[in-house]
Amino acid sequence: MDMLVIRGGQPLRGTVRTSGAKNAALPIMAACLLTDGPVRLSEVPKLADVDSLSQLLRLLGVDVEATGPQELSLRVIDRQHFTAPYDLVRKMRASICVLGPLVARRGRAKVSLPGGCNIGHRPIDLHLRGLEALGAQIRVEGGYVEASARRLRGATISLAGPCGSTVTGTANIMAAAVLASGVTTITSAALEPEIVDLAEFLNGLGAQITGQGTPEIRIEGVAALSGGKYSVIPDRIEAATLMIAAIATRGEVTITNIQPTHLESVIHLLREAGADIEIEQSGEETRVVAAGRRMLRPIEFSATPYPGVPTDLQAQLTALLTAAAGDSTVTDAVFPNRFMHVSELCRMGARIEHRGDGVVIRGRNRLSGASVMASDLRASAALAVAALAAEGQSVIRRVYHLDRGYERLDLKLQSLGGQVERILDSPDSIPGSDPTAFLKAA
Ligand SMILES: CC(=O)N[C@H]1[C@@H](OP(=O)(O)OP(=O)(O)OC[C@H]2O[C@@H](n3ccc(=O)[nH]c3=O)[C@H](O)[C@@H]2O)O[C@H](CO)[C@@H](O)[C@@H]1O
Ligand SMILES: C=C(OP(=O)(O)O)C(=O)O
Repeated sequence: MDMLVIRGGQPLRGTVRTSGAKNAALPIMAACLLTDGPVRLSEVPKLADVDSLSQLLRLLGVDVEATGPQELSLRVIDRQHFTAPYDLVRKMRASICVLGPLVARRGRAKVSLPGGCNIGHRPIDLHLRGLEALGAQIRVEGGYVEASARRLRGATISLAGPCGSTVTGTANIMAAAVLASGVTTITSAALEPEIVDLAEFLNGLGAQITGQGTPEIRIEGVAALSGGKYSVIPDRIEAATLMIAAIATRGEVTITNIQPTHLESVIHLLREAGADIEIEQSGEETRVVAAGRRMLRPIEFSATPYPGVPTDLQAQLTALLTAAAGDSTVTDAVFPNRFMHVSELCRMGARIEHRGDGVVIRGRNRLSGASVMASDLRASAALAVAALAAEGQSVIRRVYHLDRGYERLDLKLQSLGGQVERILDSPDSIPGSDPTAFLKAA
């Protein structure tokens, strides 16, 4: 198990390119089950989650091949299988996205209840209700969802949940409805750019989807989809994490392959806190320059569904605000208990208190390096941000969480001058932390 050793205090400087979006690439890969035609995807990030989903798709009869550094070619070669086993599905949430396409195309699916980040209660009731409305028979038994249908039929489906819509639920129902007979209308659909990307991808294969990016998506069912080519959108969460790291270290970083319109609420929030964010256009290329030139102002925010500040950035922003000139307040309306990073940030000297539904971050604090443990994907990114800004050395364990969703963040940070080293999880290999060093020195 790898770990990161980070020596903080070095302002990040330079230019870095964002990879393709994990949360767009994964449902798009799953949707390839809907067609027999070959699909070629570019800007697919190299991530543990992409590997896990590739393995799952292979089990389901898809030939998945890397055709370039960020390119995958996918083609269904065997349509007999319909089981997504626990061992693969437990590793990531997005594996539930095979459920809709399997029932729609193969008439049958048996999918283990999904895993993913441990960030609070993550039911899939809305996915199941949506598929039932499309005519699927559903039962949940022994930790598996079993679904069957001769042919799905269009329906009007509300995906309103207690905390807004559901992102992977919208992806699942939209993908399933593409091959249903008649028209499906999804109300209270998720607005996230990753949903728009999935819809654009499916339309490129011949689907008839309109309204993506609005709360009402209309899908006119078609008999079959073709193959095609598609390029995945840039990862807005990775881009913003890099911006936050630049600001936290009082550096200046230019980010390329970025879609600033996907980050409006975040850019607004960072500017409100006093960070300098410039959006530059040079010909076809958009670049964002993020810099931290002064002490940040404290702010108050709540993570909410798109176009709000994403819950997937809440932890990184919490880490950033430990250095603000006063107390900031943070709540998370999407996953109200997503604060596992707080106790680890406190090991680094952060003063964060749970209050009411959220946390209060006591500012004016220079963090100090410490040994910490990543509990989930974005918590590990928050710890990396904190370690880069802290005085001294930090060791972040369990970075396999980070590798699920960031394409070699350690190398990207190194390229910006960050003192980041990836080493194997052995106490002897941590510089300065060999527990027997005193014996060797004697
Ligand atoms: C692979 C992927 O794209 N993951 C993202 C996706 O997760 P994911 O799609 O799992 O998150 P959802 O949008 O489904 O969850 C949003 C809220 O709805 C609730 N809910 C969800 C489904 C359901 O059937 N019933 C229900 O009540 C959840 O408990 C949560 O409170 O969106 C989250 C919210 O932006 C992000 O943090 C994840 O990174
Ligand atoms: C929570 C996340 O991923 P997943 O939904 O796959 O757990 C995330 O990307 O921050």
